[in-house]
Amino acid sequence: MPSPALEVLDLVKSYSTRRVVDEVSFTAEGGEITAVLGPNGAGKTTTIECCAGLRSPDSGAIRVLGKDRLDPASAPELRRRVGVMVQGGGLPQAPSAGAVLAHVAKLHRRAGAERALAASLGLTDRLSTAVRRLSGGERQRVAIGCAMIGEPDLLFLDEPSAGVDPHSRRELWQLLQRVRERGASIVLTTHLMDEAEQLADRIVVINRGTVVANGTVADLTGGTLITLGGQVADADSLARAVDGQLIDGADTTIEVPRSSAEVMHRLTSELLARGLSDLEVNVRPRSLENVFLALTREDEK
Ligand SMILES: Nc1ncnc2c1ncn2[C@@H]1O[C@H](COP(=O)(O)OP(=O)(O)OP(=O)(O)O)[C@@H](O)[C@H]1O
Repeated sequence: MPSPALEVLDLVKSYSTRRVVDEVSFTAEGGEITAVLGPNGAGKTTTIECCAGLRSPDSGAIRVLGKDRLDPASAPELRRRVGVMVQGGGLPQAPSAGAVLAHVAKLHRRAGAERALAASLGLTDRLSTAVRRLSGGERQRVAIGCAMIGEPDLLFLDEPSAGVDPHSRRELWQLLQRVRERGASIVLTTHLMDEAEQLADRIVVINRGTVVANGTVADLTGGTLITLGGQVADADSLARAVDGQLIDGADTTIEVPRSSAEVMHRLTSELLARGLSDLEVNVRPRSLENVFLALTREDEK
């Protein structure tokens, strides 16, 4: 088992008196893609920027590639081994995309590497265009290229898919999977549940500055949703009859750990006994989006 790429312990960060990261702890394993999810303002960027060395936390410990991030002596090695893409890209606007990539390649002693990388990012014919004239998605891909060009062992990407169209996003996912295949680790933030489901080995959900869930997609999404195609009187007792839980919402939806034949038999027996033989019964796995919405519901604030 490779050692962790990132270990965050009791991280705290406040802006003035407002604590926006409140004792966050999680681990990103080596060779894995870890997705950090959370609503707007949850504290994801602040957490990532502390881990990437762009912000100083108030307290807590951060180990990056086995090194103490907060020890200035770690900085030179981590600068070489860690790639960072900040939210929005953080690129200079006047130079061409090619000049920006070439400059960063030279800083990493990889002069010339920008051409192959630009091709894998679908940017070959945009290299002579000034960054400010690129489309939002193209700029985003240049920023990702800058973070990747040094072949880092750990890559922090803050919303890499923001503004990227669905075709380019799929190419980006393939590229990130190739980065993982060569043994590097990636920690990314995203608002796209399909991105997290497709890419991430592990998911950390942050809400209001604290970690509210942490695990693989399968760990988080275990469970089945049974939705009934109409209102049912005393739905609570129906849910209890199948050892399930009623989920709030417009539909009558019950969550059960497994939709085994036995559970389905109990459910349909109950419905038939209630004279609801015509009722439609829809069974589907719990999606990451279901889990995310339940974990970050406004009324729980
Ligand atoms: N430099 C700053 N000064 C003051 N407040 C800040 C600063 N940076 C962030 N904040 C506040 O801290 C909170 C957390 O912000 P952060 O950017 O970490 O959230 P986020 O989860 O990345 O959100 P989003 O998904 O919208 O990017 C927000 O309420 C934000 O307004």
